[in-house]
Amino acid sequence: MELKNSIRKKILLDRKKFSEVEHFNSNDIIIKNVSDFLYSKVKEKDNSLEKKFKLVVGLYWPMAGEPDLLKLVVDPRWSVGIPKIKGERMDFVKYEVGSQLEMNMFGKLKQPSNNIKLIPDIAILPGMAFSLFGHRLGFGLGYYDKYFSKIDKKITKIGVCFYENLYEYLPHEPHDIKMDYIITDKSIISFNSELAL
Ligand SMILES: Nc1nc2c(c(=O)[nH]1)N(C=O)[C@@H](CNc1ccc(C(=O)N[C@@H](CCC(=O)O)C(=O)O)cc1)CN2
Ligand SMILES: Nc1ncnc2c1ncn2[C@@H]1O[C@H](COP(=O)(O)OP(=O)(O)OP(=O)(O)O)[C@@H](O)[C@H]1O
Repeated sequence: MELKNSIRKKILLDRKKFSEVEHFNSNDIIIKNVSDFLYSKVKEKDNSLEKKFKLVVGLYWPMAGEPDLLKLVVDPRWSVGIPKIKGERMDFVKYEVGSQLEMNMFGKLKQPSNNIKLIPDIAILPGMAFSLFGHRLGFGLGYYDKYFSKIDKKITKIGVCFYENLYEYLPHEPHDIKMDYIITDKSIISFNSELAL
């Protein structure tokens, strides 16, 4: 736990070294990589029996230093859910361009005001860092870990980060959920051969 905290501090300092321009370009590449991935999943779904249901994609409202994927909200091929936290609980709730937003209880991050819960088929997770073993280091409150541990449905989990936040190894604990894919501006890693493209 202490080791995780010292890595979090180092990452927050390192993040300041990258210029906005560098991140702007990398951000566009991450959007392209994620949307190509989602399109391939939509095609798979169109060929399956579940096609009458629209794919639900879990995105997130970006915080400083995280890739901004909000451009992906506007697409007729999927519906979008965004995390909403209330106390210790997190759910994904419906988000469309123009949906009303409110500040979360920490006063730093926006979340939709509505309470229309959606359970994603594919969840895109931000992280301070990810490892080549599929582990994610978050802000340390465990919201995503707790969410996935209480949901029965198989949700494909895609970690996204800038390439410089990809580590060979990160400390992890038994409760840490593992990613199925990690997408950066320079790499796409698949951890589950059954799900591979
Ligand atoms: N963009 C984004 N949305 C996300 C997450 C995330 O990591 N990134 N989360 C991933 O779990 C959940 C929310 N986690 C959050 C974690 C910290 C703070 C925050 O404002 N922290 C304060 C200190 C809070 C405290 O410990 O008292 C801060 O950073 O100053 C907000 C939301 C769901 N939504
Ligand atoms: N499934 C779970 N049930 C109960 N507690 C959990 C669960 N998963 C994580 N926690 C608790 O949440 C706390 C934070 O966990 P961790 O350090 O892994 O956070 P994180 O995944 O980096 O954060 P976040 O998901 O908020 O970005 C820990 O104290 C951990 O015990």
